Amino acid sequence: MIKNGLRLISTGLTNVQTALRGCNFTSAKLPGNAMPWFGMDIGGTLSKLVFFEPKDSPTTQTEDEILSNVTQYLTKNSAYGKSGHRHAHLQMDNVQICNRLGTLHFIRFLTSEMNNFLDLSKKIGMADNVPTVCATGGGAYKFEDIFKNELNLKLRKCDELDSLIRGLLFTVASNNNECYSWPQCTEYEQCSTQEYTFQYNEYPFIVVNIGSGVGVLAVYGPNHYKRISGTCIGGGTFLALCGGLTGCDTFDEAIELAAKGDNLKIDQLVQDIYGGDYSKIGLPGREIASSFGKMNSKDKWAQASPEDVARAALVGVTKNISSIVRPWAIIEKTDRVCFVGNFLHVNPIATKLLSDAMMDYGYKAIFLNHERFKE
Ligand SMILES: Nc1ncnc2c1ncn2[C@@H]1O[C@H](COP(=O)(O)OP(=O)(O)O)[C@@H](O)[C@H]1O
Ligand SMILES: CC(C)(COP(=O)(O)O)[C@@H](O)C(=O)NCCC(=O)O
Repeated sequence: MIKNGLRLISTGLTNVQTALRGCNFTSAKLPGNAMPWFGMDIGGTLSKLVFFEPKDSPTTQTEDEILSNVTQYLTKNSAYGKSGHRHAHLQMDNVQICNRLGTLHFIRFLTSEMNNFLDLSKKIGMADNVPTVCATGGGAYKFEDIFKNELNLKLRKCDELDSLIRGLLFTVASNNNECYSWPQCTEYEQCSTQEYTFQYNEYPFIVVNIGSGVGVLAVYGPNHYKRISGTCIGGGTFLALCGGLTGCDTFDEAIELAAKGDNLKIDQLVQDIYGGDYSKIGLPGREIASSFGKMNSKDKWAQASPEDVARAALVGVTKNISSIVRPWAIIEKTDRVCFVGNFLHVNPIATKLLSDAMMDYGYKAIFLNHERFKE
């Protein structure tokens, strides 16, 4: 999500704001029409909360009072507990939703800390002001009863993949300069990303959502898509492997370690097996033959640095995703693959690897600025 400003999409962004957009609001369908409007994306790892703050004139004094309370509370980072964070730089101003003009605020916290969020929401009497919250992600189902029983808050559930596609199209259409890509260059540290004009209204294209797990979708039109593939080796896998193998505690720490590491000390290359290239089938010697393949003894683990291990975990998860995606670009006859999800947050190593893997086969890897933000 993620340097000059997503699930959130973080990430996230895409799902985050889609919890608002994804419900396909018409004025008539708005939850009580009353402000404020919230949307949640409760994922396997992260919960994303989006809050629409209207900036046009409030219609009633009550709305004005509620809004000022909620805004004061929600725009303070300290309000979300240890894992919570408001992405001030992801904020989208002058957004029009259902004839109201305002600002979208983006907040996230660990889904595993949902109890803290429920406690806080109880404390501020969230349900007194907001009877219904639009919610997407698996947690909209899993936590539905808890929200109802503990907060008296109704979750209006929206499908996460519908929301993802709507949110993606909305974000790209609303923000000029939203998309970027990597140029052809060897190392990510030695080149910079470039703005990319994504013709999002030309179909088909592929969307790869890298969250806890990974979903691959083919998009045929604004309201027409299909989930074509997926893998259980995703962002959650990277986070868990890094935590277990290096002792790091957060995603940002894992990424920092990986940035200093060298996966070639951990992975087994084709040349480690062949002594050079495997020319007959066109496999270069520098290609990874086996992720973590060098780590086949206790001694080797004892000597491995956390940085190298973190880098190998990041490279292994990312390369596996690109291997799954590539055949689908051929099947769906498109050369454009848009990668989203919070795994890409502060993660130039992964975006560059994905881009190289797509470029090798003549495909374009497209990313969203909202998905790479670093404050
Ligand atoms: N602050 C963070 N805390 C935990 N995971 C993070 C964080 N930032 C990025 N991530 C990565 O993003 C993944 C979750 O991505 P996301 O798109 O939010 O999926 P989900 O909806 O399944 O939670 C995590 O598994 C992790 O790899
Ligand atoms: C189950 C999910 C849709 C949940 O979405 P997430 O919270 O990971 O964003 C996703 O993790 C997924 O598609 N997993 C891969 C399952 C598979 O195809 O193997």
